[in-house]
Amino acid sequence: MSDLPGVVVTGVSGRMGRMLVQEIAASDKLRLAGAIERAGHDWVGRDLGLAMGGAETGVIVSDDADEAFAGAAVVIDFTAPEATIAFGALAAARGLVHVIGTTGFTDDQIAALEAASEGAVQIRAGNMSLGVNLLTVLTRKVAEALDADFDIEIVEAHHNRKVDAPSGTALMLGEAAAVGRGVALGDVSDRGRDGITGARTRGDIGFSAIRGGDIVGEHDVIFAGPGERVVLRHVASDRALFARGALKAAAWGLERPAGFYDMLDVLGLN
Ligand SMILES: NC(=O)C1=CN([C@@H]2O[C@H](COP(=O)(O)OP(=O)(O)OC[C@H]3O[C@@H](n4cnc5c(N)ncnc54)[C@H](OP(=O)(O)O)[C@@H]3O)[C@@H](O)[C@H]2O)C=CC1
Ligand SMILES: O=C(O)C1=N[C@H](C(=O)O)C[C@H](O)C1
Repeated sequence: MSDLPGVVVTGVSGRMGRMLVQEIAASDKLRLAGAIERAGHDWVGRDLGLAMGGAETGVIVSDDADEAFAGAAVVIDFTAPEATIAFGALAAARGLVHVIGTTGFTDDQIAALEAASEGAVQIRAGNMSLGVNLLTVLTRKVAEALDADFDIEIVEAHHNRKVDAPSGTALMLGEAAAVGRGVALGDVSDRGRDGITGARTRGDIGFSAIRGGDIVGEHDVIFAGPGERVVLRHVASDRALFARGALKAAAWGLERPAGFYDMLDVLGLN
């Protein structure tokens, strides 16, 4: 076994879980130390490589996160909010690096994660790609430069299996726009119009979500003003992008003290 820092991948059979396994196998900085699925999943107890339809890896898929975390330095977690809260507490108890890609948290769940970040190096972002994180910086700057004569609308598109809306990325972009405007997103957010909605409220930040097919992830930030429009766009065409970002965050986190970080910290964009 190599002496590289060990990573546990949670939700390993998921779209991102599988991507992460492939990217870790190709990494010269990290090694796969464990793979977690929920109790009752038919991969539990099987060799991960064989379960994925490839060669044996020697890593057996487990439903015991605490036991798997005992042999690791890093947890990479793209699962679901309730699962991530539970993994966050376990990661904090063991002082691990917890890279969180999961989206769709409530405010209370975010508060629980923030509490857990006192014991872990917690790196959380609704999008792990360089391009989207750069887009948040550009969005903040454009929102700073344009006044409320420019209506801000965020339009996102994802595959038909996605369960949360607006996407974590859309919320990151909305937050960046609100910071640029000097307002609280919660005060100006307009999520979901239907029926006789009345005219748009000046200063609102609107969100729209498209779900269809196998769209990996697309985000537009539209600044619609009198006689002109500025559109900032990011298109992800390969999920491996997010997995590579998560591995970068993991390696970066190994050198940091416990606390909360985001991808702007990892990428040096803060
Ligand atoms: N930050 C980023 O860059 C990105 C974030 N994401 C986010 O990552 C999350 C996962 O996305 P995706 O991979 O497409 O989703 P999937 O549904 O394909 O995968 C989620 C996996 O987590 C598993 N899981 C859920 N609950 C538990 C649990 N309690 N214990 C163990 N495993 C569990 C699921 O198992 P089961 O099927 O049995 O429920 C499934 O295998 C979403 O929130 C998505 O928005 C996605 C891409 C990029
Ligand atoms: O669920 C997805 O697929 C994605 N989720 C993230 C989000 O909610 O923004 C990131 C990416 O867009 C893909």
